[in-house]
Amino acid sequence: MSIDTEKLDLRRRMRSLRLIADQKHGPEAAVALIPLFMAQLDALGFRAGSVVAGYWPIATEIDIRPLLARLESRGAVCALPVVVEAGAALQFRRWALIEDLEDGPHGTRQPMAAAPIVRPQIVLVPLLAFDAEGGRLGQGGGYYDRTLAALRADGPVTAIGVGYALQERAQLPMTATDQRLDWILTEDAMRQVGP
Ligand SMILES: Nc1nc2c(c(=O)[nH]1)N(C=O)[C@@H](CNc1ccc(C(=O)N[C@@H](CCC(=O)O)C(=O)O)cc1)CN2
Ligand SMILES: Nc1ncnc2c1ncn2[C@@H]1O[C@H](COP(=O)(O)OP(=O)(O)OP(=O)(O)O)[C@@H](O)[C@H]1O
Repeated sequence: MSIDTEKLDLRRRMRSLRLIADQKHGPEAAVALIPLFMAQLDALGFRAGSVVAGYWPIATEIDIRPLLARLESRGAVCALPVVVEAGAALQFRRWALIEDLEDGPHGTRQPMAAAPIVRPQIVLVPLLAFDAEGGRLGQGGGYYDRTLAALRADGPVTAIGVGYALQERAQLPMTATDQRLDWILTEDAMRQVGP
């Protein structure tokens, strides 16, 4: 099987698996993320004014909005990704949780065009699957790979993959452009990962 076919097949199976976790304990898992993340604020170098990029969950992605709300109350500047064009890196625009959003592609919601562009120090990355070495399988657009590559070329950034514990795989197929995650956050634990 080619690596692309392998990823395609794994995406399909991971979508069904993620649905099970989401239906079983989606809301509890969303809340469980909060203390696990807050315990690592110092290790992450977080301070009031730090820019944290989240995502607006689509389909059965784990819901990080309760975590973003807590971080905002601690002084974080929150941001959400904006798809500029297919094949390009994502942009991040500032988003206070009380502010309106507009529809983006693939069922995403994104900050209004007037919201300022910001550079996040911490990026919460959505995923279909992850492994213990920071490998990640996303939706297949390559958006986060291009985005993390661009951010890393420009200075320090911490990429935290967020998902349900059952989204962990033994070893994901990786290609040259795949960007690794620095941390993994699930409803069970938050841990540093790497090759
Ligand atoms: N919540 C969220 N926001 C995000 C992403 C993401 O993965 N999740 N993206 C990451 O790149 C970017 C948007 N790109 C995307 C590219 C493809 C699909 C996609 O194929 N979605 C499926 C339905 C989702 C599912 O069933 O899991 C589809 O449209 O068929 C989604 C988003 C930026 N914002
Ligand atoms: N830095 C990059 N520059 C150019 N193309 C890239 C880069 N990173 C990834 N790509 C391309 O994007 C496509 C999709 O990559 P991949 O299958 O790894 O997506 P993904 O990480 O699962 O998706 P996403 O990040 O959007 O959730 C591939 O064809 C890959 O070659």
